[in-house]
Amino acid sequence: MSSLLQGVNLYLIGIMGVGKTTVGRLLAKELGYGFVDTDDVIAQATGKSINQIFTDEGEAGFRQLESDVLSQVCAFTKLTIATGGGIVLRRENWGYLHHGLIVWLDSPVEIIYSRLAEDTTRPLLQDADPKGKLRSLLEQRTPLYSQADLHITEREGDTPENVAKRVLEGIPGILKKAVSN
Ligand SMILES: Nc1ncnc2c1ncn2[C@@H]1O[C@H](COP(=O)(O)OP(=O)(O)OP(=O)(O)O)[C@@H](O)[C@H]1O
Ligand SMILES: O=C(O)C1=C[C@@H](O)[C@@H](O)[C@H](O)C1
Ligand SMILES: [Mg+2]
Repeated sequence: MSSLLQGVNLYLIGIMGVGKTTVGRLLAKELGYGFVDTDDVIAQATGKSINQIFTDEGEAGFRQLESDVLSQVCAFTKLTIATGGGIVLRRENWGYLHHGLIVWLDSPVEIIYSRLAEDTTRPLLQDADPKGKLRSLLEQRTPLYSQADLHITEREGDTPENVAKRVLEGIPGILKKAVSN
């Protein structure tokens, strides 16, 4: 598979909690690729948590840092990149994402909510109605996530390993499409 990809980066997009970081690590290992998580790079570079950045600089400040990191990461090859859930919001980010193959990891809101119910690290979910917030974010972003090259929907009982396997199985099909376009 890695010879088929020829070093082209894989970008994982999707709503928070869908498994971009978890599945991204597995994919990198399987492909012999490096792994980058844009949220982690931002936290390391600023020395602050994502929550703290949202508090200090607002969502707009965070989005600028996110675009800066993405613009730098896309200069490298042989990477699997787990992005933040909102990376799709800025038009300029799509220019960077399209340097590689874009995979949308998708999952029902109920599953995501059950995973993140106790989580306090996602500032956008610190809401009186976190499930409603997730639903509205997903509704608002679905037209954007849909621009990915590959759409993988988590099935009942799918482990992160299963999801990674289905991503790998989907890659030859999208490479073929890219060549014939
Ligand atoms: N297929 C899965 N089955 C069970 N648990 C999962 C699965 N995928 C991810 N998880 C768990 O869900 C939680 C959220 O996953 P993860 O942090 O990878 O999501 P994310 O998409 O990177 O979120 P964010 O956009 O906020 O960074 C983690 O605790 C992870 O272990
Ligand atoms: O969906 C979002 O907008 C976010 C998702 C996380 O990955 C972080 O990037 C941050 O919490 C914002
Ligand atoms: Mg993540």
